[in-house]
Amino acid sequence: MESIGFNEFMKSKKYINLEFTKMHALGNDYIVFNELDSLVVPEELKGEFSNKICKRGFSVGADGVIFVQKPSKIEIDYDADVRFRIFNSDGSEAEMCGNGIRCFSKYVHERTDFKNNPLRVQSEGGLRISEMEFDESNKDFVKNVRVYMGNPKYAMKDIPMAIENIAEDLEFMNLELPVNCECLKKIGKEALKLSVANVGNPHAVIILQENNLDVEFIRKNLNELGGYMECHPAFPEKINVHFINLINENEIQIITWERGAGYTTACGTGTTSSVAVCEKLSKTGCKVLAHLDGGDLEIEIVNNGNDVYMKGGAEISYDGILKNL
Ligand SMILES: N[C@@H](CCC[C@H](N)C(=O)O)C(=O)O
Repeated sequence: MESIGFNEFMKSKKYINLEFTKMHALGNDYIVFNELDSLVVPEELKGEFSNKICKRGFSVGADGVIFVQKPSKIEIDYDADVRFRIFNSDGSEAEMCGNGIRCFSKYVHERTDFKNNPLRVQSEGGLRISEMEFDESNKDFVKNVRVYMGNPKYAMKDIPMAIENIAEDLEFMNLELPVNCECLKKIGKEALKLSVANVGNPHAVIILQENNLDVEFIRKNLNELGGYMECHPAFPEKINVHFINLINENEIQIITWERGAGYTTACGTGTTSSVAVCEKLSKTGCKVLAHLDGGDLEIEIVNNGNDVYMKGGAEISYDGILKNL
């Protein structure tokens, strides 16, 4: 595809009437484009395009855009059936997305010729493997997807996270990070205890009980606190932020602020990271049911914390044709 500017792209007849599928997983919603045969949106315009069509009220509206592509054999040293690309609503490309990959896997199984189950997926965060679970009465209908989410990393260099005079190999687990945020200052706090994990993309996990904070405070101040933490100077590539309310050994509640998308009703990679962190800190066991604003997700940690699985549903909301960018 020849390279064209975004305005030209918007006007070009070739690019109107774009077919898409609107999907969501626990209310975390995505616009899905099938690029298996050819690119629908030129690579260099995907960010701007995603930002534009994700604007709620002005276009389709979503937390992000997913492109279904063929694997790029030259960039990977493993076999994959399909390639998953995800752009946040602000136009930034993310390496991985847990809710998105369940939507993607359902879409690939129900709408394309790739029927492999398990499905091996190339993501920018590494290989992910989706196992489809079907509806009892309709064996073609994907009800739940259990995804192998890889091996979480905790060292600061893997997030990435950088603080002057702190070695990059340190695992930043339940340690104090200085913060300068008005809503925290008002209650006399100049630091937050947090942990970090990378499951393909980066996450900060803040346990409310470790910080003497509660759900009410987080809900009231989420825009300010989430926005502040996402862009905290310690995170050069920004960060997804999760506030955890510990319920018991097998249950947690999570309120999420996503990098590049703000408040979302659920975050699959965030839930995976949060449970991985809670288990590592012995706050929970290895099998946890996470309650998110949009519903529940099951996370299972095996192999001494080295492998993590996420299980949950995904839904097709509607098919559409984009008439006007
Ligand atoms: N909602 C997603 C994560 C999407 C990407 C994230 N905002 C990032 O920039 O890393 C999920 O369900 O994991």
